[in-house]
Amino acid sequence: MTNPNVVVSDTQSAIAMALAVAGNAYSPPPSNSQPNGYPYNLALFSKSKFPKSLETKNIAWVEAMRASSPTRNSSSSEDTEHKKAWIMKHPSALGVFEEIMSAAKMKQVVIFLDYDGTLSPIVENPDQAYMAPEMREAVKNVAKYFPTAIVSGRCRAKVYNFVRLSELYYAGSHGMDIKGPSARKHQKGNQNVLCQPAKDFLPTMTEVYGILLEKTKGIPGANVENNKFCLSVHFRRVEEQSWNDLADRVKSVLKDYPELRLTQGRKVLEIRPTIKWDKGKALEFLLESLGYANSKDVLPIYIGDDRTDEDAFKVLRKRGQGFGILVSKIPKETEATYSLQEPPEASYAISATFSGMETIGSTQSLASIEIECGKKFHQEVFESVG
Ligand SMILES: O=P(O)(O)OC[C@H]1O[C@H](O[C@H]2O[C@H](CO)[C@@H](O)[C@H](O)[C@H]2O)[C@H](O)[C@@H](O)[C@@H]1O
Repeated sequence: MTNPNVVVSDTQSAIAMALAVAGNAYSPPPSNSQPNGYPYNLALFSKSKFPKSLETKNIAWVEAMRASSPTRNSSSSEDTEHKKAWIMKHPSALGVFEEIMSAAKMKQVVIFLDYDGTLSPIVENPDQAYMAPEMREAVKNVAKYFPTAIVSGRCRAKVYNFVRLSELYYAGSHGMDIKGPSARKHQKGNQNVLCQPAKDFLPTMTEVYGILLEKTKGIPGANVENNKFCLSVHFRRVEEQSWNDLADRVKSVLKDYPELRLTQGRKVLEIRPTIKWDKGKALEFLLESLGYANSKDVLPIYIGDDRTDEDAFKVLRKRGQGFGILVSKIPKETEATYSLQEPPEASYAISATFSGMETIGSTQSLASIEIECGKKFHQEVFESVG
């Protein structure tokens, strides 16, 4: 279904164009936001504020849908050269591992991991995106040393069911549902919830989920996933000739919900609240919760594969701290510093970080003290919350 000859730079502009017409260009007035971008008052939105540009040509949408998860490399010499140049700009994290480890000395490393396409391979059925046992082991080990967070578009409960490590932080719904580790403390109910900036949107999301199920049921292969604060309409298994129709149906639903916006992931249309909150904000929130808001002694490492991870890469660039690592087999426009080709490489890199730290810990006494302090601090912060 995917056109293997699609040119990457065209792909990126198609996505950018489609996102622009879809409402990404629309942001609520900053004066209405609460501190930290916390929930907007739903009453502030009216139909008249809905971007007219949403009616813009569907061609851009279908192009973007086609390009949203290109899987094959072209072997033309031009593309090979392009790939070489891209790798020079975003070297493999495995190739520069020593550099990363040396930057980590005397710093508190904090690990952020996307789920789909990073910890698990991209598969046809979203319910079967399992993590390899080696990956789980690698994540479990790295979390013994460093605060480790999973930052995913999926709802928190679902991503937790795949990962099943209670010692981690989880930021589900693209960072709109953050919770600290439950392993260290027994708590009832949802006392542990640290941050749900889109909480007020929950009834709307539930309502729209029902409408989308109804609207898309005539399209074979379409699958609507309820990710709590975000709804995912998958088209990986929809015939390409029906993509236009699917996009139209989704957009027609959104016309009645100006407080929601439409974005795209890998063969998925995503509907989410129009609040200024994304994976980058989630990263900042977690660093702040850990006591590293303005610290020079922290080294965040974020590994992700998707457009939504770019928000986190951007935050790291802006902070001038840590490393963004993009998991991708093909060159993509990215704010990440380094790259990895696919999830098994990410697993290897995570294991190497953990082993590297064991070595640093045994040879650099100050570094190991620093790591211990960080570990203790991150336990204390989350034990004191709730
Ligand atoms: O932020 P992430 O953890 O990467 O989640 C993004 C979306 O991932 C899932 O969809 C993607 O992976 C599926 C399984 O491999 C694949 O079938 C689908 O085409 C991809 O878009 C998940 O199902 C979505 O809800 C997430 O938003």
